[in-house]
Amino acid sequence: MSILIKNIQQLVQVHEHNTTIVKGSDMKTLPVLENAYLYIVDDTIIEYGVMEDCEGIHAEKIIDATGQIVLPSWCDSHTHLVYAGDRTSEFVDRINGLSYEEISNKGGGILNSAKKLQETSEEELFEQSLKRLNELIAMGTGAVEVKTGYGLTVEAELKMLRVIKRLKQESLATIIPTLLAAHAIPKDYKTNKEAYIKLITEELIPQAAALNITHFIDVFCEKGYFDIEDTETILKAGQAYNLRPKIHVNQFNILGGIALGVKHNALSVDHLEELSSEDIEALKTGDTIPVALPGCSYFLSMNYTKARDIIDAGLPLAIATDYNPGSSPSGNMNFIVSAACVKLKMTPEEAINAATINGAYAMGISSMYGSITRGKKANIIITKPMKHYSEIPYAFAHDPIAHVIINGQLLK
Ligand SMILES: N=CN[C@@H](CCC(=O)O)C(=O)O
Ligand SMILES: [Zn+2]
Repeated sequence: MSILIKNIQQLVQVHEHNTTIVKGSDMKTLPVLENAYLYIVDDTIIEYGVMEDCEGIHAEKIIDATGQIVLPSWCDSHTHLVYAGDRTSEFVDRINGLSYEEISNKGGGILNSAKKLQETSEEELFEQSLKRLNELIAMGTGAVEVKTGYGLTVEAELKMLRVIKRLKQESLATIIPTLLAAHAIPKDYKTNKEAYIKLITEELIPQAAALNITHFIDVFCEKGYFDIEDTETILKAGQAYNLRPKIHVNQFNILGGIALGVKHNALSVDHLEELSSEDIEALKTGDTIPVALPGCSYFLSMNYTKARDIIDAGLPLAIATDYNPGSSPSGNMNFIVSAACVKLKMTPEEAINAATINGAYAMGISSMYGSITRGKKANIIITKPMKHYSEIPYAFAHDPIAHVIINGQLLK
């Protein structure tokens, strides 16, 4: 199947060469072609250019994008979209004054989701998750990372991995699975955290690796969850099975997780609502990308990641939804791009770079996704009529998406 999109008002994030990450002041640049065309064959971007050069290109489907913007689909590098039920009662508890920590200390939080997930059948979990995934795709997301971490037993974590595998098989979206068994200490191990860590390192990681579904290992490195030593033990066990770290750090407290992540060549360190100058220095020494999650800061009314300090230090930054039932029950990347501008003080160019090419980097797929480049996968957003891409973050909470193409197929 070939598709020609013509008369595009602005074709955004066009890279002649295969750029895989954008850092520091370069994030202010978003390459754009005005009055352009884009030509797709099967699942691949074949050609693009200005309309004057479009003559002679024939396609089975022609889309006239007059007055519309075309850009690569969002790359959401941090989600927990496989979960059971919801946590609306905790939402109300927080409105009434309880903190995230207090809710979690009384058995709510991640343990609440783990109980629900353990009691939910694999089929039902798949159906609930597929519905969420399809909603994300309609909102412009074409590639998405999905974590385990609401199983917290060997059996339930493997169930989550199998659900993620099935999503990968049955959806056109690109799915990157991550093993996050170290998301919380299960109730039965409350007074024996070491035994749970042993279960993860000696039983779960080998069994998960044997399924060959995930290439990444995550840990929630935080007070009351997994400390630096625990995190290092789990990362090392994962690395022995070729699982690369992608970790939750600095959400509430600075424990040294960023330096640890860089030391272990983590692909990304995510959250960073708290951030020190030492953390910035540590990031400068490696290839680990920091990932900000402004939806979580919004929902929990917490600090926002100091994006300016990160970018102005010459570092790259990605933004992601952190879609999960407790701290960020929205997978809308359009909102995240807007929140990055309004709350993280990122320009629209920086925010779109962070949500496309850098999001792809944070999933290890930026050689094939995240920009309009010949040979890359055809994951494309066509917006509703607008004059400039800045209107995407400007008109916050509006739906800017008219059509999405995933893997070369027009889905909306
Ligand atoms: N902080 C750890 N994990 C999730 C929240 C999980 C939950 O509350 O269910 C996060 O990234 O925000
Ligand atoms: Zn998370």
